[in-house]
Amino acid sequence: MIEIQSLTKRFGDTVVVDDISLTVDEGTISVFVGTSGAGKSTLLRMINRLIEPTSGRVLIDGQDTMAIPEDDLRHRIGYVIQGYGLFPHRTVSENIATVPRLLGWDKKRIAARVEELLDLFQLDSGEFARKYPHELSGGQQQRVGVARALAAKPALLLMDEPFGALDPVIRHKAQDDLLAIQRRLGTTIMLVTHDMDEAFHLGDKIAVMDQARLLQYATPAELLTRPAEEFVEKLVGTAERPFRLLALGKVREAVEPGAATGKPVSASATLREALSQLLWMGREKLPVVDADGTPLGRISIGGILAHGRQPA
Ligand SMILES: Nc1ncnc2c1ncn2[C@@H]1O[C@H](COP(=O)(O)OP(=O)(O)OP(=O)(O)O)[C@@H](O)[C@H]1O
Repeated sequence: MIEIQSLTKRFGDTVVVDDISLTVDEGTISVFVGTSGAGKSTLLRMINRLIEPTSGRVLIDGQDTMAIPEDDLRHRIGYVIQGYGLFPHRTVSENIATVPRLLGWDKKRIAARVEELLDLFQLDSGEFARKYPHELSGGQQQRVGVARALAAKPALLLMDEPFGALDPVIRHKAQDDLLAIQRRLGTTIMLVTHDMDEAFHLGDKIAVMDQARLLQYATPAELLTRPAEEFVEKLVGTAERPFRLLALGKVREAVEPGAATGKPVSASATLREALSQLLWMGREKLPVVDADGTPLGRISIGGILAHGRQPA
């Protein structure tokens, strides 16, 4: 668990991060959004002490980060930035092995970990292990950057605009891959983005910042249905609200008894995906199946729309 307590940063007379407190639960993703210059990157960099706080504390699993030597702290916290910061004269393997090597792991353990990560990130070892960063596509570099940050099994992964340089299609795939890997490894992640779709897609919780202050820190659904301030409502996108709510809900939550004909919808699909399928196919209802193809009932346009309304 990460506890941020009254964290403040001033540069001269300017307050860049103003008395921010929040807790990130273990194994969850917290996403930081807000206007440019709101202080998101500064907040993130105070966690691994790339920037020293003016006041306040950060506790990692109960331990004050000021009590941890800086090197140890950076080994315990993975850091991924836009542009990935890969070492250009080191191969993919050597890049991924950076922190385990600094930690003095033996060669066999490092090699096994590099293999494991290449596999996890779907980078064929024979093809990629000995390549240099400039020989990789942007998406591949991004994966190596995240693999490197995860190499020593960090207690926390900080990500500052990690997908900012990727085109929309690869970006979506990279987000899905990160989610799958995060769920599998149980990594705790704090991620900064400008992209609200990304925030809603990835965040267990979303922190909204404006002018150095934290306006709201809540689940995506709470942010939509109970925005703390007008700024939050605007940032979330008033016109997008019902669709974002539907994207958070799953088909299994809206299954109705009865049969329907047509191409079945998976119970694990989002309500937004199901609505899209119904509209596109010109159907009022479609059958729902679980992962094994077992019929569970049906889903209807009316049933889905009820989930996109403002709660009473
Ligand atoms: N070393 C510094 N000295 C003075 N001011 C700084 C310094 N670093 C950052 N700032 C200022 O602090 C404010 C917050 O910057 P920060 O990069 O944390 O914001 P951000 O929310 O991450 O912005 P963006 O979304 O544009 O990346 C900005 O106004 C920036 O100019």
